[in-house]
Amino acid sequence: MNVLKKTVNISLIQLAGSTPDKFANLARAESLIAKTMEQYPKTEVIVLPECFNSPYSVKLFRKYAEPIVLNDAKKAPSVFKLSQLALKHKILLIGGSIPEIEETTGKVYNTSLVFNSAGELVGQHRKLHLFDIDIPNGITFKESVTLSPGNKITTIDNSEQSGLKFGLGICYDMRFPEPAMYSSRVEHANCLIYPSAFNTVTGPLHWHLLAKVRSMDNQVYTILCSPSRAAEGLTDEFGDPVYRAYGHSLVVNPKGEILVEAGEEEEILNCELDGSVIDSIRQAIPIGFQRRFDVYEQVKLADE
Ligand SMILES: NC(=O)CC(=O)C(=O)O
Repeated sequence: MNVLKKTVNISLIQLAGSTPDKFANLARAESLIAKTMEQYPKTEVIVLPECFNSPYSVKLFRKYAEPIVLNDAKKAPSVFKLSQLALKHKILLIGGSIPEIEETTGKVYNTSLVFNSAGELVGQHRKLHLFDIDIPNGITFKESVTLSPGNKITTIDNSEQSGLKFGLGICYDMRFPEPAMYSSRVEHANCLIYPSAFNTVTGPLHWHLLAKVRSMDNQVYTILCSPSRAAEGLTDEFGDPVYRAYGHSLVVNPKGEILVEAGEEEEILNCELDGSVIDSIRQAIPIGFQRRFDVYEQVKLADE
């Protein structure tokens, strides 16, 4: 079933990598959203990148974290700002992600918040799969040093307003086909959206492949929104190298074709998602009806 019965105009903002000043990062997002609406006034949906308000650093997530409380600019300035901006511009705002602190437990999450055109929080996703990798001579990153994982698959239904029903994941989540398939095939999402921040090692290896394969497997749109690439050689307050995001935000259609793609600098992308493309590819290559769960329903991919 495809609930996308019209076209949706969507913009992705490949924001400059976050500075140590949270309020400057929020102001930057605000001004780029205003610029997007000037340049592309038909925009109905805007997507921001992963950790757009904070440096992407395990040593810093807790310092930048805020609770998810509404209408409290002091306690939760990013939450407040995202809600205001969605309302002001009358858009569905997929607010990248921010470090979240759960006040009752003290746990920190990497969380994406979604606000509708009335400024209401209509969904949130805590990064389900933490980015813990160790590539010799490449990159070592262990989000689990500071972050706790979420524990649910998120599908958000905004089909009444924008036409979008989308599976929401954050960055490393895109490497796992199961939640994408659940959102697309069980919950009938027409789009998969991943605020992300791959890097200069894993980006060239897997970024485009993953976007295409998620689209192809599920015959839906896939949207990856990254920060722009930080300059080489920058260090943070601990003297650690600043994380260098890959950039290359993009939109892939349900056939697996890239519709728009950014470079490495700060950039705004805009395109239309067309529901009829989902119908036509599903008719032409009907894998949705050809699955052999009778043969492979028992298959469980064991963890190594
Ligand atoms: N930053 C991430 O969560 C994921 C990533 O960079 C990768 O999977 O590669």
